[in-house]
Amino acid sequence: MAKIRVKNLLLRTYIGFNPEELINKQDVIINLEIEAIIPEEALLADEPDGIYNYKTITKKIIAYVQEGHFKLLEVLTQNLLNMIMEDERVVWAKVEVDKPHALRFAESVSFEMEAHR
Ligand SMILES: Nc1nc2c(c(=O)[nH]1)N=C([C@H](O)[C@H](O)COP(=O)(O)OP(=O)(O)OP(=O)(O)O)CN2
Repeated sequence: MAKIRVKNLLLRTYIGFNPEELINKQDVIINLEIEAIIPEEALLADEPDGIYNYKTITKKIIAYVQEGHFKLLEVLTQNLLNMIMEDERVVWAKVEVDKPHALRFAESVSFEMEAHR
C-alpha cells in the first residue's frame, strides 16, 4: 500500500452560484491523497505495468474541472472523490478543494471529503 499526494493543483473553473460566478471562471486549488495498492511485481521489476498511475487520475481531474460548471463547492469535491474511488485499486482517498477569496473577509473556503472501501 502507498499514499500518493498530489499537492496544490491550481485550476480555473466555473464555481459558485452568484450571477457573476456563473459567467466568470475562478481559481480552485485541489489537494489529493490517495492510498492505492502497489503490485509486488512492479516493485520487484521497477516497471510501471499495473501501477496506479498518478498522472492518469490527475489528467482526468484537470479535464473534468476545467470543462465543468459547479454551483456548490461540496458537489465539485464529492464528484472528484467519486472519480478517484472508481478505480478498484484505491482503498482510501481524501480530496480538499479550496476556493480562494470565496468570502469577502476570508482568505479562502475549502471542503474536504474522504472515502474508503
Ligand atoms: N455550502 C456552500 N455555501 C456556499 C457556497 C458553496 O459552494 N457551498 N458558495 C457560495 C458562493 O458561491 C460564494 O463562494 C460566496 O458567496 P458570497 O455571498 O458572494 O460571499 P461574500 O462574503 O463575498 O458576500 P458579501 O455579501 O459580498 O460579503 C456561498 N455559500
